[in-house]
Amino acid sequence: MANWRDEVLLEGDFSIPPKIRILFKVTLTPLGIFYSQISTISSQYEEKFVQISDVIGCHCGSANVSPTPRRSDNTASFTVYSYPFRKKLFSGKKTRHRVAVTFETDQFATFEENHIHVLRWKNVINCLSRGIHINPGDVDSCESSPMDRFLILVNPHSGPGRAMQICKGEVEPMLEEACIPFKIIVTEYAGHAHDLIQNLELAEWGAVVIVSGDGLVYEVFNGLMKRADWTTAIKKPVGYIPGGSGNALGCAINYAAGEPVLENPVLHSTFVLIKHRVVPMDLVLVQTPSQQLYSFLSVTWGIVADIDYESEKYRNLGEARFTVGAIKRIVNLRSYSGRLSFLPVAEYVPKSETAPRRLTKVRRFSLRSMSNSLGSIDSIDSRQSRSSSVVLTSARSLESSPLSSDRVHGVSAPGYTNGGGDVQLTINEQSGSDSDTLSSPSKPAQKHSNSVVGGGDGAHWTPAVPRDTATSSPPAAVVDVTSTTEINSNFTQNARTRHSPQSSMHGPLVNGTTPQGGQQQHKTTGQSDFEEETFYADKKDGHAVPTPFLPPLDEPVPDNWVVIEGKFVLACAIYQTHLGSDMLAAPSARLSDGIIHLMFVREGISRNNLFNLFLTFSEGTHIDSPYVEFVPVLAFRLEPHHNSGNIMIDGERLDEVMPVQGQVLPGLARIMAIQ
Ligand SMILES: Nc1ncnc2c1ncn2[C@@H]1O[C@H](COP(=O)(O)OP(=O)(O)OP(=O)(O)O)[C@@H](O)[C@H]1O
Repeated sequence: MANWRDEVLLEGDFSIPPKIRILFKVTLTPLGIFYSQISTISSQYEEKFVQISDVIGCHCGSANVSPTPRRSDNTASFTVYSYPFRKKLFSGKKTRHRVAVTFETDQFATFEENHIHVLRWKNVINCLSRGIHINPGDVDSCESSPMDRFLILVNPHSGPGRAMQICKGEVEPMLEEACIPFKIIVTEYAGHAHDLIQNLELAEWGAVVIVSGDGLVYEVFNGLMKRADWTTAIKKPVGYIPGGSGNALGCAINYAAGEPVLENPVLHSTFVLIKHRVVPMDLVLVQTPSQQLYSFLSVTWGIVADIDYESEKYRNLGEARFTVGAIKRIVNLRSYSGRLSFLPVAEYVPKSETAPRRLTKVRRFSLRSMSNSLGSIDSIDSRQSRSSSVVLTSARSLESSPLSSDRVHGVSAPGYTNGGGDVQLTINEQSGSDSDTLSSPSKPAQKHSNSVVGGGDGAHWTPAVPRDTATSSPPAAVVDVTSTTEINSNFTQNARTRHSPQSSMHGPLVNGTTPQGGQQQHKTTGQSDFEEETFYADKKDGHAVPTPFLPPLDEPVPDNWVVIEGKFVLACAIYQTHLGSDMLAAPSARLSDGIIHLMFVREGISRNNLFNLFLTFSEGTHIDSPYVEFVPVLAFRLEPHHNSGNIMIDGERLDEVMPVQGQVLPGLARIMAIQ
């Protein structure tokens, strides 16, 4: 029997074809549909259960299109479509499979009366399956409103060329079961989705859904960001069904939802698409000397980029192309010299350093709309000649480090070990807001942490500004609490209040202007073991996206960045968990953690160790390897010394190897996902 602690919404007797002479007692609660055969003798029948969280939709049968056989001509029916997990017989792996159960009744004299009866069930089930809470008193008034139309973009040439087949054969039938209207547009040329999105009447569509590889996702996000109304356009929910060869975003979405990544990815992605919530997702603004673009996945250099690009010719192998490419590249192992610079979230602890460190600093970045901004920001902004404003809040926490996992809005995220010590970084997620935050304790603050680590190796790339000039340049958007006096000349009236006595957790504000024209607001508090710095930037339609962390590419990075000079086997800036279905590259990444997960391997790893490292990518245990450095950062810069190899942005190759830098835009985009 149903758990009577659940609210009973509807109850009735139905038959379940093909056993049309047997009656079942059916009970609907917010949890699901419980049904068991009505016993005419004393024997007990097993109760069956359709869980609402597995249900994607419910349809009523019409008079002519009811299942056969039917109990009578007056019979009306409803069919529930659900996708529960089932263990595979041999592998034991759990995957979803389709179950359609039809309930029919002829308890009333006419078909019309029976139809009205089943319509009630259909409406309540559809509302529940869409996450709408229904009280017993609402059952009669409950009506499932029509869903907004999805615009589905299909790239017929992605991956092995099966995207259209996938869309027609697997996605369409499930959308129809879920009563979701849609229109399919097949892209006709590279760049078509980008052009289309730039001019699309977005209000006509509930969501833009991509059936393709990661290339079309890149086109859609960049198309949205090129619009004059980009702050609203980028909030259009974007859904994704894997149709290419990489499909990293699909893996990340399914992984975040707790759905299988490898098994039947199209079915699981379509299930997530239908049951989705609109979830914020980080983008990264990437700059090269000639362009600025928006990346949702990664910037890769070294062996990971080489494999991605060089395995293009095996694209008809699907995802297996990466395995073939990896073996080839490991045999012909190359390393690349260059300079990797980054603004770490916490203080950078090199992997070679094994001694534990105390954590003292956390940097966070938050983007918000002007309408959500504090009043003070408007006044700050009015003093600015630039379109973007940046506000820094630095608050000392009373907690002592290291921190364990934290919870914000009921979402917990795993800890994160930075370097060789016992340093824990905790990621907080704030779904649905414009601002996404993270926090991490770090080692004691260094006033000038811009350190060149490792030795030069005969660099051929000549930066516009020599290194020694770079190290003496002032900090940009991030200012250590201890070093604020360095930029006092830029401070406004409020700055002078920062030495006021403090009696509460949040101290006085210190507002300032960064060398890039952004602004800083500085809060300090009493005694603590670590401090938090939060940077706010405001986004405005018709204005450029704020880039408070990025100095011009031909200028040195600020003093509080870390600079590593040397030879690398790989360097990847990653913002999603996966770079491919068998590459759990950044296991601790979250869709909107506000972090760029910077991974690099320096020269010196043997082919054997590198091969073993690649084997551990699928489980994400490579992060424990002594060869892999993993650093959470807010911004990075990559300056290759030679023009050889490849730089890939979201799986697309840059025309040539050149300096690249990027900054996280926390939670800027909206993705259809389940968290
Ligand atoms: N009709 C088309 N003809 C040719 N190219 C297209 C067409 N539509 C889209 N493209 C381009 O195809 C490129 C590759 O597409 P996509 O990324 O979807 O597939 P993939 O490369 O197989 O997948 P992945 O990026 O996951 O490896 C994209 O850069 C996209 O711009």
